[in-house]
Amino acid sequence: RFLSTLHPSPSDSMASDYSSTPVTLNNVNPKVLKCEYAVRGEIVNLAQKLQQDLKENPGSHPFDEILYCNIGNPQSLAQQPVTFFREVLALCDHPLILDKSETQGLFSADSIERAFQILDQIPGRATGAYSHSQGIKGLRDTIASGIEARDGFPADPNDIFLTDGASPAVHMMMQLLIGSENDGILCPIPQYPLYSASIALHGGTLVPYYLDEETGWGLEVSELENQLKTAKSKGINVRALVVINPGNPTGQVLAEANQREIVEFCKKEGLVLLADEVYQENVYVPEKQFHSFKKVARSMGFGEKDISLVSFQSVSKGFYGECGKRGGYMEVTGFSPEIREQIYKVASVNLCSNISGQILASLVMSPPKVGDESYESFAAEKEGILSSLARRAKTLEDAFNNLEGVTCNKAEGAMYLFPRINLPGKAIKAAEEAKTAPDAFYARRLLNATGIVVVPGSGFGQRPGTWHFRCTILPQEEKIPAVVSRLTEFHKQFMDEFRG
Ligand SMILES: Cc1ncc(COP(=O)(O)O)c(CN[C@@H]2CONC2=O)c1O
Repeated sequence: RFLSTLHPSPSDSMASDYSSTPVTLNNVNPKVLKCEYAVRGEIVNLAQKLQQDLKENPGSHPFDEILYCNIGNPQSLAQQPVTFFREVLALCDHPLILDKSETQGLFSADSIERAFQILDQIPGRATGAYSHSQGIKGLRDTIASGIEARDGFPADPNDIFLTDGASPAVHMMMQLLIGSENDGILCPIPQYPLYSASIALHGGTLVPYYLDEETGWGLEVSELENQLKTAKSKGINVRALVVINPGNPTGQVLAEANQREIVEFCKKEGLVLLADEVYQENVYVPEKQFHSFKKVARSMGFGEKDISLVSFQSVSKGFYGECGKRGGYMEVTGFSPEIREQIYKVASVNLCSNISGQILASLVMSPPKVGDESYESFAAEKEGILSSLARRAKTLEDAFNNLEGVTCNKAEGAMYLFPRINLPGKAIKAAEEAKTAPDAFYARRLLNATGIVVVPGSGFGQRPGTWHFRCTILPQEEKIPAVVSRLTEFHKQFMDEFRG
């Protein structure tokens, strides 16, 4: 019923127009039906409808704009791209600019130099041509050097697969690892629903391990062991462990000692470690630092033959937020040559990732250095964005913790807060009557009252009986006070309505 108000089903006469179409809900791939991705789910669909209402009928809702706090999409909320990155991209995409005399006055010397260097790595300087299926070798050389500089351990360019964002890299690994529903993937709960969606699409089994909200979303190895044992007792062959660090939606940054335990666990149990590190530049608390799992494993003396590790990186996050450019990579280590061939074969089916995304991934991993003309301005842009994100995270964390019945762990990193809301029984009952999950009921009421779009915790998974929602820390800093006041006022009214 609810969905029908969103997508008015064709009128009866129109409905029959589809009855003879070859694809129906009865014969479409059931794995597609099982797949869900709440980050762009029903609440967002409703928000888009309300946005259209506001456009067609200004004043038709008790707010004048929709605030999309559902997706980690910084530049959709006015975050500016990094100047150096865009200068290099522009010059690479239209090399003729490099030959013009006025270019020297419009672009920094190091952007021009970097563009020449990149173009010399592309056969025929043709950014419009297909590249090697793992990506342009020269760019992979640059990325490998960047990984080495970050970790202090060698990285092989031939281990790097440049992809259209981290998402397709995750799908590729699920495609490689999942042969049937007997193949299980250990995933954190709450998790970023790319993982549950990809496992569903590939017909595998998600094996949950619960992060501990009481200890700041701690990842206990005992929980991993228990869940692995339970899965095995059900005949599930667990293939891999997904770790998202810094965490989405939970925002925790793992302690290095905890990471060592996780590496030991994967080695002992023969699991592929899928390390999602797309928020590696998003750490906001001084007591935590990002350590790649590659660095942790190598520092433990574990090399190629000891652990199979896939590290995912993206240009969508950090301080760059270039989501739409679709850039990223996976660094694949610890697989035999014949398996590497299979991974390459899967990558080759898609020919190659887009070249702008490839260039951007190399810039992210090899930014301006001290002494480069762009370094000062680059460092200022980076610091400005990251310090603002840290302030916004703290402001929203405090605001959530000031709400009746709400507790919210600190966002140590990433781009989200995941507050827990203890909903009164009357609200739970009202949600049941509305045939919706309690947290989705709250999120929908919030949207209708304030225009603020959050994602119900149900979309990420949560311990049974607990309710959460995910809110990004991305609205422009000057809008945060309005977000807090609208949210606070709504929450008080909601609790007054359903308290007791
Ligand atoms: C943990 C994690 N991994 C991978 C991705 C995919 O990134 P690409 O853009 O490189 O494919 C995201 C995107 N974050 C989603 C998108 O916005 N909000 C989110 O939760 C993510 O949060």
